[in-house]
Amino acid sequence: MENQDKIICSELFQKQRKVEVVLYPAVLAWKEIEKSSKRSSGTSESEHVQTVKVCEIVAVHKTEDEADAQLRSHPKRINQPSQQYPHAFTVSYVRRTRQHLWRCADVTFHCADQQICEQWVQVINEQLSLLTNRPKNLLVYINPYGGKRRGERIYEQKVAPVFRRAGIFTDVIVTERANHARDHLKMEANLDDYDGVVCVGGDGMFSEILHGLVTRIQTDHGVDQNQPDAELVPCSLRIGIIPAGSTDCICFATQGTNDPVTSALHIVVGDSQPMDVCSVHHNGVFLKYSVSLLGYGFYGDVLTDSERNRWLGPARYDLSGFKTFLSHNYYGGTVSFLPADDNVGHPRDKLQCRSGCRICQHKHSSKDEHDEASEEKEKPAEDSDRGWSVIHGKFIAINSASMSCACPRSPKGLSPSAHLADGTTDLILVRKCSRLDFFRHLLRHTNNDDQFDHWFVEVHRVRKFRFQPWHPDLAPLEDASEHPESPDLSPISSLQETYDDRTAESSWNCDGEILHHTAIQVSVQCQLIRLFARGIEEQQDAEVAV
Ligand SMILES: Nc1ncnc2c1ncn2[C@@H]1O[C@H](COP(=O)(O)OP(=O)(O)OP(=O)(O)O)[C@@H](O)[C@H]1O
Ligand SMILES: CCCCCCCCCCCCC/C=C/[C@@H](O)[C@H](CO)NC(C)=O
Ligand SMILES: [Ca+2]
Repeated sequence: MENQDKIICSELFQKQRKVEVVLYPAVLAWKEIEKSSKRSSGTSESEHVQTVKVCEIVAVHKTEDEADAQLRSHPKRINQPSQQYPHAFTVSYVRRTRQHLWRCADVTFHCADQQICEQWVQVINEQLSLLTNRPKNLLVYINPYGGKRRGERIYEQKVAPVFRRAGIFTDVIVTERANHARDHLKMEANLDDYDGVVCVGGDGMFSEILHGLVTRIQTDHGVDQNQPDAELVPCSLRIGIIPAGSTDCICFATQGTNDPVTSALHIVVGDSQPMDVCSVHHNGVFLKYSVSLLGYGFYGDVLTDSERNRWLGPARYDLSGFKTFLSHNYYGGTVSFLPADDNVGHPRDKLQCRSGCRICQHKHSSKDEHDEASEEKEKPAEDSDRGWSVIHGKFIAINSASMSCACPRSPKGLSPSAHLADGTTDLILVRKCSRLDFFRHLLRHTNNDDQFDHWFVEVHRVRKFRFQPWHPDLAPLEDASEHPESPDLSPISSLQETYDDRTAESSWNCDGEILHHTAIQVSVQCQLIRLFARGIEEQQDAEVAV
């Protein structure tokens, strides 16, 4: 960067070393100025330049208290360099550590002149005020009962201090019952007072916030959510997720970690990540929205069983997962789907959705394609099925993953290449197979092997799908799609005794909530909401060249 880019430049002290500090429009940089006996000028510049992007500065504060305190406690040290520079200011900024973790780091600069110190604080604050994407007022909902019941503590100890440092004002509501946050957002909250809503809890709590906010916006705009083809109005308020639940899949899949401080910092810097939302209907009646997993069969049964053991906290999913695996149930039904266009890739293409994802950006700019497609609803009934594929079968699991669904249990997720904001969901059909085969499939969620590379698994990227469980009287006697060479190798007859595959129905797990209908119609609403996130960063950002 050239001299003319400099907003302010001073020689200051940092940790007993003399440094040249420069503020450029987008970067704060400092480098040590070493004393050199060889040079007549007495100084030389070391090559090592440290930089912080202005957009990753959390705050700047005058630190006169610290300097004064040092002087008061050690008056004899007046000749030490730092005491010749009694005025100081501290810049708090985002520091990346391992595995997508962000931390708030501080660097303090000392100077001799009070005016210079104040000038630095002022110009940095002026630069920060140009960052208009940063929230100033947030509405925070805390679920005190999510996960290990640490929501309030996590917020007070790890998040509130970061918000305070960044000068963010908050209104905090600790929920008193399930759906408290949803109802407050739907009917009471004055949304004009806020730049965003923060959810402290797990995926279920996020689901409450999502429903409260999306429903409120549709009501305010007179949109009827019961119409499956209604064009929903996107939410202008962003949602921040402070993970304090059991799975925290939505947080993990959008920032690469489920760490409260990292989430707080993504909120402070004003990140924005658009996200798809699936709307779920039953016979023209709106049921729910989903952003992560809609799972019938295995994940529906795991959730149903785990709800009975909520007191176990996150461990309830392990117990129920094990029991459900042993039960080895499968369910008959018909799945119909409308495949996505080719330009959004394929679930097995290994093009993972990352920060600034091209596929998600492309989709955003090609809204016209959707408008054309939505004209389908004008066509006669028989034409409305054009382009749809239909699959009948017995399934151990039917999963629709609108994002990767990565979480600590499965770091690559249910569909590793699913995209956050491409207007599609990955429909994964796991057909009836042996228990051993299903175990192999599950195991691949935890390692690098391809979980779709099995004869009994198929995966489609779709814009819409429907599911109809088989009516007991109409169910075919045998499923022609079953693999003849792979009989169940390890039947556990005692667990199967009461199981009748002609009448059995599972339930849908909708982002951790149970749906009360099994026949559903699902439609992806492209980029309906935005999070305070940026997607998973590819790698640590290289230092900015100055
Ligand atoms: N004050 C409250 N009392 C009881 N239940 C609540 C309260 N506030 C919210 N809930 C409900 O608690 C349920 C679970 O919350 P949450 O998602 O935070 O944790 P979790 O289920 O442990 O985590 P995950 O969803 O990530 O598996 C949600 O469905 C939410 O509606
Ligand atoms: C033999 C080892 C098998 C391990 C199998 C691990 C597979 C884990 C996949 C987890 C995907 C979770 C998707 C997210 C679902 C959430 O919406 C929901 C609510 O938090 N959580 C669950 C567990 O249903
Ligand atoms: Ca998607």
